[in-house]
Amino acid sequence: TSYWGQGVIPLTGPSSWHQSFPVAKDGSRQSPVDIRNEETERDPTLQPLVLKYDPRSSKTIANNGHSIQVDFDDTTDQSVLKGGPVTGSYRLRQFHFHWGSCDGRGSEHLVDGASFAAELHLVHWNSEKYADVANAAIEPDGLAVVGVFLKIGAANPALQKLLDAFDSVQKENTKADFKNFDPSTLLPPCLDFWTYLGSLTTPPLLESVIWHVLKEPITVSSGQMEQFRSLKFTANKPMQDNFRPPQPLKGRKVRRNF
Ligand SMILES: NS(=O)(=O)c1ccc(S(=O)(=O)NCc2cccs2)s1
Ligand SMILES: [Zn+2]
Repeated sequence: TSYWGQGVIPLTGPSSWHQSFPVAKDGSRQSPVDIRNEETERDPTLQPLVLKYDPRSSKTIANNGHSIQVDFDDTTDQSVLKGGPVTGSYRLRQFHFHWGSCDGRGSEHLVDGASFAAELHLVHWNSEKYADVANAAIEPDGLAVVGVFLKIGAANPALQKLLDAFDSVQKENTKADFKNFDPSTLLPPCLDFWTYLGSLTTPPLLESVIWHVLKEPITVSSGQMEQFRSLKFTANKPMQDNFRPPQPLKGRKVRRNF
């Protein structure tokens, strides 16, 4: 299935997802959202975010037809998220990106209405309470996703290591080995975050994600963004604009730890 309107069926973009996934419209905690910083609440009880990643757990890089994704061995607690709003430990499963057809758009979350060129999502699941990601993904506290904004600026050497692997995954549904990659090289020095209860931003849009959106972006150059757009969606279309627009807060409070 091509989620992003690149398929032959005319109506497959985010605006038609509600036909197969009613939660897209009826849900109470859909993602992404526009983070209006003035309306967020500073919560001094939030613990610091602790991300402990082991490069030995990285496995493969894949073009899954709607994003580029690096998968991790999540059979043990090698790479985990702790702290922030969550109790317990969430195991890193994968990371992937969302980006635009031009540098002026591409992120899923917005900050005071502003988009970034891209957004990195590091997906973790609650390995203390659930057996695997599929079981966790249907629970309100099952997933913890860290969102990192990519802002146009200097070329990012850590990102370049990833981009250099893109040649082997240009086509949809291709996969290649991607060992010894340390995802902490993609994090900004400061882990200040906004947090709120939300959902997956792609079908099945499950309302099982505790979101942690980092305040500080990492940089990406325009040339590096072009390399993301050299990847292919289904039907050989350039992979781009694979972001969902912001969804209503429906009374939710976004907290910050800074
Ligand atoms: N853009 S995002 O970070 O909100 C994601 C969308 C989908 C994600 S997943 O690959 O982890 N699937 C989750 C599932 C596993 C099993 C059934 S659903 S993460
Ligand atoms: Zn995502």
